Amino acid sequence: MKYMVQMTVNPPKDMDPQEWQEILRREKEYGQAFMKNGKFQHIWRIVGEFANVSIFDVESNDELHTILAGFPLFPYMDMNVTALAKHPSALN
Ligand SMILES: O=C(O)CC1=CCC(=O)O1
Repeated sequence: MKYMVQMTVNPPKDMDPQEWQEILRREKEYGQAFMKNGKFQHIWRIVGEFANVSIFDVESNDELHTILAGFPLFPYMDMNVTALAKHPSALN
């Protein structure tokens, strides 16, 4: 099952900058583990925003929720999830 997820990051105003950098480091490591196993297929920066559009390929709503909730930035992001279906004009 494929999903498009838009994530918008809302950095806390009062966090120690080093702590924030450590969260960003862990975010990258966590996300790349799911990129390597094929569940996190694309991530694109939205130009001009601290936000991304991502494509996930997972088994269920529950699996997607578990992955999203595990992002270190989860407490600092707004997420919008859209389920995707095959388009009849798609070549593959
Ligand atoms: O868009 C960002 O920088 C936040 C983010 C979510 C998943 C990821 O890898 O980065």
